[in-house]
Amino acid sequence: MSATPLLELRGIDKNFGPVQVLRDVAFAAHQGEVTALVGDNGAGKSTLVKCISGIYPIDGGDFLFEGRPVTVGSPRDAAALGIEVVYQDLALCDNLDIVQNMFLGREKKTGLVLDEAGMEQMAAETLAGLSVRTVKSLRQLVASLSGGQRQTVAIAKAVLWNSKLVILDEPTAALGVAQTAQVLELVRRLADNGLAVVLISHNMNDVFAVSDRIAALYLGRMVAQVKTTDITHSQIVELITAGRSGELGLRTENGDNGAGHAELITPGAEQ
Ligand SMILES: Nc1ncnc2c1ncn2[C@@H]1O[C@H](COP(=O)(O)OP(=O)(O)OP(=O)(O)O)[C@@H](O)[C@H]1O
Repeated sequence: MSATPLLELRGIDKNFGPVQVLRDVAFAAHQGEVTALVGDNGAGKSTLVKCISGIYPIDGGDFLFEGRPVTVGSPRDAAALGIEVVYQDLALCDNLDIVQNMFLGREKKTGLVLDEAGMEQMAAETLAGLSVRTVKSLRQLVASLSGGQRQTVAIAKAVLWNSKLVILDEPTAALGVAQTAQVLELVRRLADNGLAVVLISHNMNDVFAVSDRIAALYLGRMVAQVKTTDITHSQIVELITAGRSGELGLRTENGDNGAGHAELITPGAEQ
């Protein structure tokens, strides 16, 4: 793991009019790691992701990418840095095949003509690189795929574009047991291939199965960002539901792993 986080946010504030939705949020995501972003409904996970992906401008704080301060003012800026988000509703087109979906809006052309063979080859290489073998034909319509296969295609689409940071919004929410396992394996493989992965999930089994670190938001504040091995299931549930852990034996990582003050845990931090 490199010492400098790929993404580091410090002191992020986000307001919607008078409503303060994110307050002084620190967050870090490292290459080669899965960082789970957890929090109750309304804690601010989606808002934070929309700030990272350039949909919402931040009102304050620092946004560092590869150790450098950057301004992300639009989804285009985020994409140029290599940030991709895979949303739960997937935004795949049922009436298009896998290759068409993966290249939708960014089609490869030779002159004015679509480079179908080139796109098919790139799609095949991307899926092979992710060890995806469950898809029979790349020319299959997305409508005919299972939920797990759709997730796989959506994730492969995100990594096709030299992405460095992939944010997955509840990728297993609509899946059964076997498909969930497949998608979690794929999430792990993305990180093992060197990407920084942020996994938003309400499912603590998934979080503990696949993440290296857990970042917990509570009412717009980041109340913890710790190594998964340093926290228990019940501690994380307490952080999510009460913003603090009753068992204060949590080992903080503050500053000891190069992540600076993004690695904080402030049980009961109320101002
Ligand atoms: N555009 C907006 N205008 C005003 N308030 C908003 C807006 N978007 C979100 N909020 C508020 O910000 C808070 C955080 O919402 P957000 O959707 O980020 O939470 P979340 O953690 O993603 O929740 P969930 O798990 O339910 O998706 C909520 O109180 C929500 O009502």
